[in-house]
Amino acid sequence: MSDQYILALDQGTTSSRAIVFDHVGNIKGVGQKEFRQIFPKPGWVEHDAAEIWSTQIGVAQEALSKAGIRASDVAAIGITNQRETTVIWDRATGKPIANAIVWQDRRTASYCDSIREEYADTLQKKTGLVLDAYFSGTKVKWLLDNVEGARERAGKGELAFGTIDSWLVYNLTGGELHITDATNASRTLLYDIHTGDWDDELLSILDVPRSVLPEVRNSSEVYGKTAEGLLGAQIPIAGIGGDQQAATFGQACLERGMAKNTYGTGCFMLMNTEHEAVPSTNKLLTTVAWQIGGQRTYALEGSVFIAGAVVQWLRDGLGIIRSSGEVEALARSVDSSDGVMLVPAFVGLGAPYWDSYARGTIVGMTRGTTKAHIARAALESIAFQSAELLEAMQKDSGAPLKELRVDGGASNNDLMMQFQADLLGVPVVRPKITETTALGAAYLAGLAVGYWQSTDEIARQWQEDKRFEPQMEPAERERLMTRWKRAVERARNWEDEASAG
Ligand SMILES: Nc1ncnc2c1ncn2[C@@H]1O[C@H](COP(=O)(O)OP(=O)(O)O)[C@@H](O)[C@H]1O
Ligand SMILES: O=P(O)(O)OC[C@H](O)CO
Repeated sequence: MSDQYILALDQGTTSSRAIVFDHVGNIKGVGQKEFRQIFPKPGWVEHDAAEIWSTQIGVAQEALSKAGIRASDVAAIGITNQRETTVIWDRATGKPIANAIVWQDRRTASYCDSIREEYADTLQKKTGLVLDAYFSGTKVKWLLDNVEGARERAGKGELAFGTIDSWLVYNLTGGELHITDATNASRTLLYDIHTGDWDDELLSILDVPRSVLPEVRNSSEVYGKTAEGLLGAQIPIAGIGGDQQAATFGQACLERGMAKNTYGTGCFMLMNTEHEAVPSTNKLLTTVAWQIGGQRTYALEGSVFIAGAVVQWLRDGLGIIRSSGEVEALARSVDSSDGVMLVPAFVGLGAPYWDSYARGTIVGMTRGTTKAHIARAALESIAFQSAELLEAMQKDSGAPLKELRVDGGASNNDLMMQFQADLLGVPVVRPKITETTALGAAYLAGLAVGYWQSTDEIARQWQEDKRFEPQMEPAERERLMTRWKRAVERARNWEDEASAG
């Protein structure tokens, strides 16, 4: 097997990527292409599903050619994807009936408000999720209600719904398979994470017909093969996982209490709770981490919507840096943020607030405030938001964290990682391979075809690159967290409902 490779398809929010991995988890070739972000109205975010497919298959070919290998050298394909983003397509033609509605899209926020009192508890008990426009269910309903003739056609069985994993598998197999895996299903508000199946009560609350749903499968199994003529050989498709769950697997957080935080556009912290779906009393999500051999492993998740994106805002919105990498030097040019706090609630706040109506704010400025203080406050805001996730997580799980494994583009910022360790009072550890999302998908696929034998083998491949030890006094940590929470209060509930929903 050692002369063979695994191909991971990593379909993210802003780009489609493909990575070829070898047996020891080294990267042999990468293809990446950005695609269009469509903003038809304030608060709406769409993708062209056809473009997602064309860029994804294009980068898969590019990764193979960069690695200098042929499709017949690939033992299996693993798929990982931006989660919750919703596509509905025509089963006869394979064409989407509308643009995909992206996870960040807020168009169903007021609908969520309208059913919150009656149904939020039931939805949370069964799905582990908070009722929010973030998840797929209300997006499916919106498409069925707003695309002409869609509900009627769905009733006749003519339409298929899928998250991006389903859409890719459908296209990779030439329209043969309409499936998803348990991690992606667990982000829809339609799937009972305890029984492991779509649920009639949930379907009826959100008015979604069963006829549009994909079959839910394990995260690691051979589902089928790529269609003839697509890549040059028919490759088994053998792993599917939502990107944050795949990163948890790729970080080898395989035991109860192990956690990772991914610092990309947003921040997503997941803690493995093994086979217990731990309910949150602190507004976190309970979600499926992976399902292997019919057995579900669960995680507690905290989702922050704006993390690395605040650095993009410093670059594109304020113009005070030219590239994301410059932020560290600018922030280091001052000793502290000098009391300035920036709350990047640009699209509301996710966990633990779930406030669609919060908006960004900067407080504590004086005549002495410079762009360096703002840059430092922006970086610190990423760490403060993550610290709040960890606070909630430790309350829910009842277990103190031993270390936090980190990855994602913004985790390369040493200044921020040290501040993160200081605020958490827990060591922050960065692995050698930070492409953990794609690696996790590769592991899921490789396990299914015997390329890797066991999760123990995977855990042994994880290697530490850098460790940040907490250095801050607990009293100072306490003081800073209290000030942060005061700043958050000033950002909350700012936009009025009519213009936000
Ligand atoms: N040195 C850095 N310090 C802070 N943020 C950074 C740095 N380098 C990149 N970023 C941020 O990381 C994000 C990109 O990370 P990535 O993991 O590729 O995100 P995604 O998968 O969500 O597109 C961008 O938002 C960028 O602003
Ligand atoms: O595409 P990413 O990496 O920003 O991840 C998006 C998440 O899956 C949304 O839940």
